Amino acid sequence: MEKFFQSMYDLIVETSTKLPNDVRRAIAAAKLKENAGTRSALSLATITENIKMADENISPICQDTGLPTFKLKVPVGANQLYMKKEIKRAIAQATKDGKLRPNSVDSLSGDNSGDNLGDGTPVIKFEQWENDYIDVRLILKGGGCENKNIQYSLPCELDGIGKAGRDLDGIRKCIMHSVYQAQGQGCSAGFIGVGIGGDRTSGYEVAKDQLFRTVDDVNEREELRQLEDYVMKHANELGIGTMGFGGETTLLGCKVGVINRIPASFFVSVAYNCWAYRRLGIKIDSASGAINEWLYKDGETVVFPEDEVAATTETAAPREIILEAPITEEKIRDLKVGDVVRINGMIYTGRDAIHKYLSENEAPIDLNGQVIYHCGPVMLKDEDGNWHVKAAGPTTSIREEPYQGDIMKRFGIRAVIGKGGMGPKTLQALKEHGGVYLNAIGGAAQYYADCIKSVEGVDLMQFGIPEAMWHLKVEGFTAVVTMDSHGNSLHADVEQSSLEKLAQFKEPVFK
Ligand SMILES: O=C(O)C[C@H](O)C(=O)O
Ligand code: SF4
Repeated sequence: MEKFFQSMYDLIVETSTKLPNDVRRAIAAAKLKENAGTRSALSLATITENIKMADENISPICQDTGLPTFKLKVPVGANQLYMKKEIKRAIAQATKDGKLRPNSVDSLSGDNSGDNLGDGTPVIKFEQWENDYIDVRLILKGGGCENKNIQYSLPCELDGIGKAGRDLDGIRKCIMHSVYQAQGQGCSAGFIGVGIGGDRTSGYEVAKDQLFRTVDDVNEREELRQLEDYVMKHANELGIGTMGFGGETTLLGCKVGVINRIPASFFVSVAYNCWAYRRLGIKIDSASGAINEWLYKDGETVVFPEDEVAATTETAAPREIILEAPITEEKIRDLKVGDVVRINGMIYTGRDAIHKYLSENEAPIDLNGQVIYHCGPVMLKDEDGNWHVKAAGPTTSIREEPYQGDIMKRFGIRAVIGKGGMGPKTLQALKEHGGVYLNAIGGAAQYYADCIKSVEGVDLMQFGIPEAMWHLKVEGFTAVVTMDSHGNSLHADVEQSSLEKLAQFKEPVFK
């Protein structure tokens, strides 16, 4: 097993940096469906450009490299303790090399372990089998899409789609609702794995296991095959679109599994995965530990065509406005939902820990007229002590909803960049104070890292790399105005229209 460590390291790096072929094919097909020049088409173009950049740079597709989850099938007698130790060592090495973001955080103190190791991280699950080789699968599922997982206990009453009973049609309603409730926050277009039955734990297990099926896999059970087909056809009619911008493609895959339940319980568990659907597998020689075969890499690799990305588009109808901090209130009030902005100059990262901190303390720098970026980057320090950005896409903004408005007003912040949109409290503050919300393309961590020309400083490092306040100098950093100072919110509009569309699926389909 002398090659086992290297095999694990290669699996981790490959999973973080190279999207599987079946996922690439699904994204390429979605791209063909969007009308040129729309916000969804531009987002998909940025996404495919980002996938190419991750390939070339061998760097994380998305900065949130998730909770690494390994599933191993091993011959009887294989040394699981050794494998566990080597997997952990490979995780720590990949983190050190900037292929994974340090993502393991003490739940009470907030301390980041720095190497992705800690209680419960990574997740490693073993199963024995009769074969003589080892099968290892790895999924790196990020936090934003994990937060959009949902579990239904039937019967229940659902917004828009009504009563869901304990039958196939009730399950159908739950699945349609799960796509609606995710909106763009899990970086749609997404993939869902659904688990029917079990208890609250095993139901989610089944749901997550479905994410290891290939996108084109056909369900062996006829009624579940029909259900999967139905969801694929109709979920896209909700019109949520890429990043929740509205559009033709909301869902790229739906796989459903079922296990028995006990009479009183009837759970439908849905695991939502963003477009950055990072899962790969390998078959390993159980004597040497060497890789014999890669999984999820069959079929032709999709080469995405060169095309316009948000930063360079000329066909797009929206206005393009250059922003450079400090930004005046007048300039902000001129911005409207739908405008595309390009930011040059300084932006400052701030996510969960920073927002809580700023709500209780003074800011470490003058934020008047400045831009806050909801982002937890992957950073590496060189031998001279200089920091470099390895991946830096936006994080889900709605988590900052309790703080954002007050912080903007108190410190004079004029713009926040994030993804997935924010709620009524922030919208009201944007109006009162003269602020704007800018939606960047979620998961496009290479694309945005490339816009960052230098790291000018960092504050509040005690919160760990992803949570610190990084001072970044950017050029041509592109985002879309989705909430403006006139009370308009694209997110509220898409949520409302998709809720109305959801109501169209109220009538029974599976009797
Ligand atoms: O943690 C992050 O950087 C992003 C997260 O996965 C999210 O989608 O909000
Ligand atoms: S930022 Fe988006 S693409 Fe990245 S892990 Fe979170 S949900 Fe997925």
